[in-house]
Amino acid sequence: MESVFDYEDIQLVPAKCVVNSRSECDTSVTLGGYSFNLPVVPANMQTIIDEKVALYLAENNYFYIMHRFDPKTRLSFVNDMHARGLIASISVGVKEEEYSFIEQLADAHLTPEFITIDIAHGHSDSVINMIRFIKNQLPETFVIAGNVGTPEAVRELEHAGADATKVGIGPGKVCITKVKTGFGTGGWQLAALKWCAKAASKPIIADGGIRTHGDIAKSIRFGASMVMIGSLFAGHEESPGETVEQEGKRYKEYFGSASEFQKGEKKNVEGKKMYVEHKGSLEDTLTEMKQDLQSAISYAGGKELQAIRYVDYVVVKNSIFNGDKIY
Ligand SMILES: NC(=O)C1=CN([C@@H]2O[C@H](COP(=O)(O)OP(=O)(O)OC[C@H]3O[C@@H](n4cnc5c(N)ncnc54)[C@H](OP(=O)(O)O)[C@@H]3O)[C@@H](O)[C@H]2O)C=CC1
Ligand SMILES: Nc1nc2c(ncn2[C@@H]2O[C@H](COP(=O)(O)O)[C@@H](O)[C@H]2O)c(=O)[nH]1
Repeated sequence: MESVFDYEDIQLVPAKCVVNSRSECDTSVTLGGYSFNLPVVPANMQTIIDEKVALYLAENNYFYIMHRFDPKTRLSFVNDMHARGLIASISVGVKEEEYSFIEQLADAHLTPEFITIDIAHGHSDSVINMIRFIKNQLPETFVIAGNVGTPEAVRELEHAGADATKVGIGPGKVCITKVKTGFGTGGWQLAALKWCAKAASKPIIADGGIRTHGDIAKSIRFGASMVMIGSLFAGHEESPGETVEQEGKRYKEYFGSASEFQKGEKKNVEGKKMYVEHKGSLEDTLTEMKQDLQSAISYAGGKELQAIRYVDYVVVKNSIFNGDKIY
C-alpha cells in the first residue's frame, strides 16, 4: 500500500485567484438530484440532530440525515417533512425489524428522498441485502450505504445498488473502535478517502475525523462529494443533549452511537462520551463554514467547489500545527 497521511499532514497548494471577492465563490453541491448550500452534513447521531435541527437544516437548504435511534417516530417524521414540502432523509439499520419498517413506508406510499444504511461494518452481506431490499421496495429513494474503508467495499456496495457510499471506520472524535479492535481508518482517514474515491463511480461521503473547516476542503480535494461531521456540530445551542456548567463555563454532551450511553448497556461498546464547550448558534457555525469554504475555493483558483478537486497538494507531516496549539 502507498504511504498514508491524514488531514493534518496535508496542505493544498494555492492557484491564481479568479474572483474579486470570496462572496463570488459558490459552495453549493448536488446530491441525489437536490442542490444544497454546503457539501456538509451533520452526523446522524443523537447528540447532533433531532427533529428540530433536521427541520432547520431542511428549511435552510442544508443536507441532513436524521438518526435512527428513535425508530418508532421515523414514519411520522417522513410524513411531517413531506407535509411541509421538505425532503425526508432518514437512517436505518439492518436488523429484521428494519425490513418491516421499509415495507411500512412502501405500503403507505411514503418515499423518503434519502435513506442512509448506518452500521459500523458496512462491507457486509447484511448491508448488501438491505440495499437491494430498499431499491426493490422504494426504487426512487437515494440510498447511502456505510460505513466502509476500502475500495472493494465501495465497489461492492455500489454494485448492489447503493447510490452513494460513506467512508470512515474509526476516525470519529468519540470513536474507540481503533483502540478496542485494532481496525479502521483512524489516523489515515484522508488517505483512505483518496483510495476509496479512486474506485468509486458514485458519490462518496467522507465521515469522521474533521477537526477544522479546512478539512472540509481537503475532503473535497481527495474525492468526497459530501462531508459528515459530528464533533464540530456538537455543543451548539440547538444541539440535543445535556448541558452542564463547570467553573462558570457551559459544556454539552457528545456521545458515540455505539457508546454505552446510546445503547443503554455495556455490550460491544465502540464509542465514548465527552463534553464539548458550548459553541453558540448552529447558524453562526454554518455561516463560518460557508465563508471558509468560499475562501478555499478562491485559493483553488476557481469559483465553484469543483475547483478544489484539481489543486496540487503537499504532504508535510503535522504541518498545520507548526508547534501551535490551535484548539
Ligand atoms: N463509523 C464508525 O467507525 C463506527 C460507527 N458506529 C456507529 O454506531 C452505531 C451502531 O452501529 P452497529 O453496532 O453496527 O449497529 P447495530 O447495533 O444496529 O448493529 C447492526 C448489525 O450488525 C451487526 N454487527 C455490528 N458490528 C458488527 C461487526 N463488526 N461484524 C459483524 N456484525 C456486526 C450487529 O450484530 P451484533 O451486535 O450482534 O454483532 C447487528 O446485527 C451506528 O450508528 C454506527 O454508525 C459504530 C462503530 C464504528
Ligand atoms: N467508532 C465509532 N464511531 C462512531 C460512533 N458514533 C459515531 N461514530 C462515527 O463518528 C462520526 C463523527 O465523527 P467526528 O470526528 O466528526 O466527531 C459519525 O458520523 C460516525 O460515523 C461510535 O460510537 N463509535
